[in-house]
Amino acid sequence: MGLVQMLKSQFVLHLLMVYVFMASGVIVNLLQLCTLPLWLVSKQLARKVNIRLGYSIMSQMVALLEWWSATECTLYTDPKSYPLYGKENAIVVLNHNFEIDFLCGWTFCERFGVLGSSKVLAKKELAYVPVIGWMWYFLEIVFCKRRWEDDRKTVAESLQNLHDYPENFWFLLHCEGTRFTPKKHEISMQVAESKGLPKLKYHLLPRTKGFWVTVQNLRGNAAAVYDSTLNFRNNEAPTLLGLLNGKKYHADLYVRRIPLDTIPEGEADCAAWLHKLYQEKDSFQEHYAQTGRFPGPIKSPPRRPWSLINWLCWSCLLLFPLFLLFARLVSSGSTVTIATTVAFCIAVSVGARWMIGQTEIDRGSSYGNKEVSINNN
Ligand SMILES: CC/C=C\C/C=C\C/C=C\C/C=C\C/C=C\C/C=C\CCC(=O)SCCNC(=O)CCNC(=O)[C@H](O)C(C)(C)COP(=O)(O)OP(=O)(O)OC[C@H]1O[C@@H](n2cnc3c(N)ncnc32)[C@H](O)[C@@H]1OP(=O)(O)O
Ligand SMILES: CCCCCCCC/C=C\CCCCCCCC(=O)OC[C@@H](O)COP(=O)(O)O
Repeated sequence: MGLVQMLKSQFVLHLLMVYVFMASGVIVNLLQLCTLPLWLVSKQLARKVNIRLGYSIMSQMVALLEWWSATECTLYTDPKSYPLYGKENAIVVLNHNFEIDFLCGWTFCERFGVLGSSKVLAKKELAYVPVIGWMWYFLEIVFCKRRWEDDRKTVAESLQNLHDYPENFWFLLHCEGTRFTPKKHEISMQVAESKGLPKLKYHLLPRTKGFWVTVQNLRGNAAAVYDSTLNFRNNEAPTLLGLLNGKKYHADLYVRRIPLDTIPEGEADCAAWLHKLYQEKDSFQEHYAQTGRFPGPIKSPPRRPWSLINWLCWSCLLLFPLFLLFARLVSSGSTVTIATTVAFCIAVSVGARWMIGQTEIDRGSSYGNKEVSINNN
């Protein structure tokens, strides 16, 4: 292990990084709260301010991936579609197998200049995650309870609100609805069988209702669906803790641009279209497993310096007073103050560990894990 790698694996450095992320995150959340009156005066200005504030949080995690761990992200895509990325609104359909797939998504958003405005159909539980979930509230993220009876109206309404959104956005949909586990896969393939659908090897059976409602409500607003398939070299299972320890991964993303007006309007036809898409995605993953690459040419956008600059600015701003405080604390010699500070540090690390836990598949939800009564009618 080299010296730099050894440094990157030091817990005390992780603690400092977590401190910068959490402290800057709370400051940004408070600034976002201050924009509430602005929504009444100028909704578009409030949105633009929040896009930049959100960028300031999300890009720190992107910097962790791009600059701290130096993870490489390769894009396989058609060179004719490439110039449109970041220049139009799009619905992104992505497989959900990896603990850091959200972060790879953010990285591509950053490289195409749409990070602050990126959107997702996210499970409601994520709205309560400190910093990220609170930030999402101001970025008009669409939340769902994963109960169609409850979601059909709220999701459609939230999507309609995006019609006058002032900047280009990508709306991410993990149609599988939950992350891949062998048990969830087995159960969803029983559902596939009962519906007479071909089995998938690398994906769960997609839930089609969210996709249909998204396409219907973003017609005339989004130009295309970006069918995106992600995998990692050498069968790696990347983790957020791995990134924090400075581990370098290599992500490969295959993106096909599909014009939105080619997608069927009716619910049943749209669902059949999505099932076919997932069969194709499965064949791309098979190709990857066999050859170690996706089909088509590589056209990768380079990483940009902004995420690193933002991260360094926050670090300078927040670490300097921390060190001053620390020096005063040690010189004061007060046991009570020192004990309070230590307790505070422990609380922050426990909180951060809980947040990191939200990304871990082993701690994932039981959604899609329960045997379903299969009705063939
Ligand atoms: C150039 C570069 C391009 C790309 C770069 C890549 C990405 C960048 C883009 C943007 C980045 C932005 C943000 C990223 C940041 C963070 C994101 C992180 C995570 C958040 C993600 C999540 O939270 S995923 C979970 C929430 N989302 C979803 O669930 C979406 C999918 N789900 C749906 O659409 C659902 O339909 C629903 C949620 C709307 C409703 O849920 P419900 O459970 O009620 O579903 P259904 O009604 O659909 O289910 C019943 C039907 O399903 C059948 N069934 C039953 N059991 C199963 C089973 N085990 N598997 C499959 N199907 C099952 C059942 O038979 C019913 O069938 P019907 O025929 O009646 O439909
Ligand atoms: C710059 C240094 C920063 C270090 C500190 C990092 C601390 C922040 C840690 C985590 C931020 C939380 C991000 C949450 C995003 C999780 C997205 C996700 O993948 O959700 C899972 C959901 O789709 C499906 O859930 P289930 O599979 O059904 O369960």
